[in-house]
Amino acid sequence: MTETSTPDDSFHVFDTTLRDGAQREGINLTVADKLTIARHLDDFGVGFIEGGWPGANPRDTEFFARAQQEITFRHAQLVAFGATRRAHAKAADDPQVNALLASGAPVITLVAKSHDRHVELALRTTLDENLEMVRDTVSYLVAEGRRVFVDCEHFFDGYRANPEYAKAVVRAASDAGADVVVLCDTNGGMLPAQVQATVSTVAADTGARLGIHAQDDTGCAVANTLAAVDAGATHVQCTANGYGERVGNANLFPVVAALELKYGKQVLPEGALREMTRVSHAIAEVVNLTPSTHQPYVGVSAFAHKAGLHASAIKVDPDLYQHIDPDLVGNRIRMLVSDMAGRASIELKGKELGVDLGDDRELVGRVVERVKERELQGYTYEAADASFELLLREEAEGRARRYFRVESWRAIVEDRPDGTHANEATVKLWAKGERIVATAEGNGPVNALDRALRVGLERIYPQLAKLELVDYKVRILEGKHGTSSTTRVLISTSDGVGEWSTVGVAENVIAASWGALEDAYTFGLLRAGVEPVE
Ligand SMILES: CC(=O)SCCNC(=O)CCNC(=O)[C@H](O)C(C)(C)COP(=O)(O)OP(=O)(O)OC[C@H]1O[C@@H](n2cnc3c(N)ncnc32)[C@H](O)[C@@H]1OP(=O)(O)O
Ligand SMILES: CC(=O)C(=O)O
Repeated sequence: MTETSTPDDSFHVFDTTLRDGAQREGINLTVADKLTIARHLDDFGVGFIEGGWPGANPRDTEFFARAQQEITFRHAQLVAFGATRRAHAKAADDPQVNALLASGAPVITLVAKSHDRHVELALRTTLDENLEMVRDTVSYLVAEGRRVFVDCEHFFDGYRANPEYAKAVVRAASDAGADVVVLCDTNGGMLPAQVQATVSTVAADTGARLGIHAQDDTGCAVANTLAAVDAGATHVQCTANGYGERVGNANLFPVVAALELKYGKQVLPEGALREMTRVSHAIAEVVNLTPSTHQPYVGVSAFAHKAGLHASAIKVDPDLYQHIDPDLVGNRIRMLVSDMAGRASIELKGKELGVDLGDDRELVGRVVERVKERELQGYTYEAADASFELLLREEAEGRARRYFRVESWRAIVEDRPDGTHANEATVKLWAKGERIVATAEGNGPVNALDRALRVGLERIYPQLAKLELVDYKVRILEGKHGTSSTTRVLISTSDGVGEWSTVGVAENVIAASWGALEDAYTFGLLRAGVEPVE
């Protein structure tokens, strides 16, 4: 990533993936995972990385020790998260507050109650004592040389119930030396207009520097974050891919993209935005969640076009159906081919695949018709690019790519009385003028067929040794107009460098799998640059 300038302190991009993001059900990060994510976030250029709650568990305590030893942060400052001191104690004597200092983090975020009901019911103390807890903890940490941000938990609900008290908490934090007071929509129930009005009033009435932390329970966390910025907030708390407690937090990626591309505000180092898609997917890998295909800006479908009408306009100018150039966020345009495709979709897809269709309208029309016919039978080409490319080349080149010809195949499933099974397949093929008969066993009939195909062909095409089936999906499609149901199989294959998907459709699952396998191997040989011989 190029590094020419880093945004100044006047606007903060604050990431809490390692603290609030880790509160999402299903995420369980090791210290090593946290360190990896911290490196990605620092490279991406966020200003603050909230690493967890030191003292709350050994993992977070170890993370702070190791992060400071092992990572040379180029852009971000490390932030430790914790609560204000216990009621009727001294911050200086509170072990949890001192654990924040011991973490060595230069910045500390303190969560403070700002809703009167929470003070009385959850903290079981008085409103005045809560204000004292805020003042005492902030001033103690500031006197110890730390920069302090205060997260006012349940601020918006608290402001509705008792605006004067909610504002008193903001003033207490700010007057005690907090640099930013962050208004939190902890229950995530707010809507953008409410957030904007509240942030405006609180900014005017308190004069404090304000931030926003929005949970996504109404699906408005990103909109609420931007509404707060519109109202004067200069600190946004977000998480990568929107991970977080319950349904999640404001998603870092659409927030920074909006700030840079729609507001014209530089909040990341120069060039960082172009790394956004990669960073989003890399973090998804570390937390072991499949990246959401439909995530704004960074999802694989964010710039995927399916409708024929869209494609025909995109052919003239991609801007006609895209709100930004996908390159700006490191994503790319993709044309999808399906029964909603028209000529333009096929022409653009041909270009994307490097297949020259010239200006042959008849050829393009034939491809459109074949796609529509095959999709009616149950094929799906938007999920099987490799099968589509084989179909396209067959039409464009006037003959099917053939590396082998199938005489017959057979799969046997044997169930034995002792409960054991055996699966065996035999394939009879022709390749380079030679008749091949190969038999193999497998852990299922499709696996046996796959092995038999390899056993038969690998001697002739050693390139097949590198291929591996990495995904296999079956779907039963309902019969139409009185016909019986059909089966669709999608197979993903890898050669260690790239991956491709193929589709097969038939009345039974083994025949559908065979169709997808034939395309998978044929495409693998095409990719390897092998000349067709049959
Ligand atoms: C809105 C948010 O997401 S804030 C982040 C929340 N994150 C987490 O809770 C994850 C880490 N938490 C933990 O590991 C534990 O809850 C700990 C270590 C912090 C505390 O554990 P315990 O001491 O066993 O307390 P427990 O979790 O049962 O309850 C929290 C205590 O903190 C108190 N508390 C809650 N908020 C605050 C606050 N802002 N200031 C001071 N005390 C607070 C509660 O009143 C309760 O006190 P009690 O023990 O006297 O009843
Ligand atoms: C601080 C925080 O995570 C919240 O209020 O939601």
